Amino acid sequence: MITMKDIVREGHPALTKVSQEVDIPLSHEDKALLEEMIQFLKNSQNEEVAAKYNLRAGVGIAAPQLGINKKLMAIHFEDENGKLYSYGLANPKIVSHSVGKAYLAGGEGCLSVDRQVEGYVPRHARITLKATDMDNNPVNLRLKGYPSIVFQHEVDHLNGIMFYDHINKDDPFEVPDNARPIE
Ligand SMILES: Cc1nc(NNC(=O)[C@H](CC2CCCC2)CN(O)CO)c(F)c(N2CCN3CCOC[C@@H]3C2)n1
Ligand code: NI
Repeated sequence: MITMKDIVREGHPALTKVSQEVDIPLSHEDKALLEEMIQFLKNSQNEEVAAKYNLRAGVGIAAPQLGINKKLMAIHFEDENGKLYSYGLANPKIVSHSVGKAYLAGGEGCLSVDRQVEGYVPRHARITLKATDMDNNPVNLRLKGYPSIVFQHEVDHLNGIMFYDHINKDDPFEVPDNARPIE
């Protein structure tokens, strides 16, 4: 099972590399990795398991965080309406996005960053994302709000971008015009 010791931390070169696309259909190895990544997220959201294995809670994880520079990412969370987002995705691509921006009012963190980094992380408010899922089916997702932010955080990892790269250095809490806070 994946635990925190498997997650590389900032300074590790895998986190700032652009990862490679994977072959479709997925190899058994890549599919198994996506399954393990989803299981990690479920474990991290389960109080008993997270306490037992000392897991930090996560709603998404990307393969570079495991030192693997492949375009593989996993997402597992329920939105405020209880809609479940649970995906193991290969070769995700943001094919279109809104002009408008959005940001998490509480800022962002990262399982690969062992420190608090203050500030708003401006992202696209709405995205259309294309990818291939674990069963080799094409996925076409239109996302807004909290889900849109989570998916963008993970896609960034596949391009070697960390959340703090988006924070305004001079004024971390500067709100870009036409940006909307997500509580
Ligand atoms: C927002 C949030 N970020 C948590 N952690 N950080 C992460 O997931 C990083 C990715 C997120 C950081 C900002 C956007 C994406 C991991 N990353 O670095 C991957 O690249 C959470 F854990 C969390 N939730 C809310 C839902 N809750 C359900 C019940 O279980 C606890 C869980 C806690 N919300
Ligand atoms: Ni992260």
